[in-house]
Amino acid sequence: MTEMIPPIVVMGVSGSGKSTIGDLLARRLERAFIDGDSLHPQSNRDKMAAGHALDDADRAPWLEIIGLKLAETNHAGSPIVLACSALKRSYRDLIRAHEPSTLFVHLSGGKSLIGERMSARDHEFMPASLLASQLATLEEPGSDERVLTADITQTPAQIVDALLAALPAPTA
Ligand SMILES: Nc1ncnc2c1ncn2[C@@H]1O[C@H](COP(=O)(O)OP(=O)(O)O)[C@@H](O)[C@H]1O
Ligand SMILES: O=C(O)[C@H](O)[C@@H](O)[C@H](O)[C@H](O)COP(=O)(O)O
Repeated sequence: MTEMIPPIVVMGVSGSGKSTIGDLLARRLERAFIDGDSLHPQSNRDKMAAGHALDDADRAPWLEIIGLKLAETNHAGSPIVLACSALKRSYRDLIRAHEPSTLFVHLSGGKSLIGERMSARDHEFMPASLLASQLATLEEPGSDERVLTADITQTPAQIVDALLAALPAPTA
């Protein structure tokens, strides 16, 4: 049986580059890309737009949809790349409960660089003021998790080249 590169979740705080890197990585892998932002219920979008951080209860149904998407596409033989903040280990556990093979790519960087990038972009609902709570909520993936870490000071092309070199090679 052919072993494929697993489903990939590009994770990290808001502004770390999930949409940018996820889209580029998916194109290089010739896979579909889904931005988890598009799966938030309207109530979550409204809450963030009003400057309030989401809590566990707000995120639970969203993570459920994300886990199901990863599992369903993988079982259909078309694993995807998906962008999702996945800030806490319990959130990643919930995703893994649906799709245990999920590989996380953590976009890691400092507050000032991410803050600058957030301030320079337009976002449908996410204000830069929520960066502090995103960083406070982040639980960095442990060495026991299936994860690759990327340094966001590099260009998107450099990041994706390094990720492609580090991905498990498909076997026949
Ligand atoms: N590695 C990078 N180098 C320079 N700019 C980047 C990089 N990654 C993302 N950006 C820019 O930073 C901003 C935030 O990136 P985005 O992909 O929207 O992050 P997220 O989806 O995690 O919120 C965007 O304007 C994007 O173009
Ligand atoms: O769990 C959360 O608090 C949100 O998912 C958050 O982490 C996410 O960042 C927003 O959806 C904004 O979207 P961007 O990550 O694209 O800024």
